[in-house]
Order: sequence, then structure tokens, then C-alpha cells
Amino acid sequence: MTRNLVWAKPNIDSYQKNILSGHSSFTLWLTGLSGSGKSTLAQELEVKLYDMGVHTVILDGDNLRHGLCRDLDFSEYGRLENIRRVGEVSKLFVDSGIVTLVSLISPYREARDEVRNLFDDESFIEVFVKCGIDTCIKRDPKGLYQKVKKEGLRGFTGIDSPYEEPFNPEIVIDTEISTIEECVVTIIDYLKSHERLNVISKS
Ligand SMILES: Nc1ncnc2c1ncn2[C@@H]1O[C@H](COP(=O)(O)OS(=O)(=O)O)[C@@H](OP(=O)(O)O)[C@H]1O
Ligand SMILES: Nc1ncnc2c1ncn2[C@@H]1O[C@H](COP(=O)(O)OP(=O)(O)O)[C@@H](O)[C@H]1O
Repeated sequence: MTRNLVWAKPNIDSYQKNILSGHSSFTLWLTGLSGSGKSTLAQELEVKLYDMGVHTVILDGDNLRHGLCRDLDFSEYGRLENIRRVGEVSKLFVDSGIVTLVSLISPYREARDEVRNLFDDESFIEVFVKCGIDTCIKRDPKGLYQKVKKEGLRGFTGIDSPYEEPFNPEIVIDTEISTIEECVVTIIDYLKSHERLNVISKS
């Protein structure tokens, strides 16, 4: 597939783009069941990071499936291709100096690990947004679990389609026992303690 292609190397590298941004860039990959809290946390985190002067973009599964990924369904292939595409897009943003907040069920461990392999060790932070299926069903923010029950919606994650929990995520957020604010603080604390929010400037 990649035969006869030559990589076009840009004149400005990602470190120089980080200097322009004033901070390092990385992907925060929020994975979890529908209703676990991925979108809510990505949105709250973005506000917090904005206030700290950090440039961000949110890549939310629901939104991307209206455009970039609108040709994909929820079959295994559709989800794997979705994860692959969002991984590649997140890499483009990170290479451009932008912190990328991904909110994607991304139910397959191996597919998430393939995305991780696109990045250096520090630049991919997997966040397991942990929440039991019963709580997700109770929350049902979009009424989709009701649709599974009442309208026979098939292939729904956690019901009749698999979700593989990460073995070794950088961060685990349990949204059943922590408030939204507490979850945000946990993530920001992780980023600070791992020096991901340090100011970068030309020396
Ligand atoms: N069958 C099925 N299973 C799971 N989710 C479904 C399904 N059909 C539609 N939806 C809605 O699509 C959102 C998940 O899209 P993702 O792109 O994150 O899914 S995946 O990573 O490709 O598995 C998901 O958004 P979130 O609730 O924010 O997770 C749902 O709103
Ligand atoms: N600690 C928490 N973190 C995130 N969401 C929470 C938390 N506690 C309760 N919620 C609620 O759970 C729901 C999660 O919905 P959403 O963010 O759309 O989930 P997802 O994007 O994973 O499908 C929201 O209604 C949110 O207010």
C-alpha cells in the first residue's frame, strides 16, 4: 500500500510547534462505555485547560461519526476503522502542538494499543473512564439503552457488543464514586505531576 510513497518532511518540527504553543502536546484518550462520562469529562477538561492557556481539540466519537467517519457503522470493522482514523487524526493534531482530547468508546484493546504505538511514551495517555453497565443504563443520557430495550437496537457496547477494559491505562477514573469535578482534578494532577503542562519556551 505504501510503495512508491516518499514521506514529505516538514521544515518545522513538532518540538518547534510546541514552542509556539507554549506547552507540550499529547493525546488524552478517554475510553469507556456509552454513558460512562467520556464526553462530559472531555468538555470539562477543555474548559480547565483553556483557562490554563492550553490549546486543545476534542475528537468525540458521536461528532466525528457525522463527518469524517460517517461511512462507518458499529460492526467490528466499523469500530476498528473508526479507532484507527481517530488515532491518525489525533497524531496530526499532537504533531501540530495541540493537546487532543479523544472521547471514543474504542472497545478493542488491541486497536487502542495500535494507536498508542503511533506516539512516543509520554504523548499518549490512556484514561479508562470506568463505570458499571448498570449505572450507564440508569444514566442513559441519550436514551440509547432504552432503545436497546424497547426498540431492539442491536450490537450495543456492553450489551451485545464487547468492551475490553484496558490492562494498564495511565489513569483510571471511576465516575460512579467521583464527581465530575473530582475526575477533572485527578486528570489535571496527573498531567502536572508528569510535567505535561510545563511551559515550553525558546531557550
Ligand atoms: N451500537 C452502538 N454501540 C455503542 N454506541 C452507539 C451505538 N449506536 C450508536 N451509538 C452512539 O455512538 C457513540 C459511540 O461512537 P464511538 O465512535 O465512540 O464508538 S466506537 O469507538 O467506534 O465503538 C455513542 O456515544 P457515547 O454515548 O458518547 O459513547 C452512542 O451515542
Ligand atoms: N463523575 C462523572 N464524570 C462524568 N460524567 C458523570 C459523572 N457523574 C455523573 N455523570 C453523568 O453521566 C453522564 C455521562 O454522559 P456522557 O458524558 O455523554 O458519557 P459518554 O460520552 O461516555 O457516553 C452525564 O449525564 C454526566 O452528567
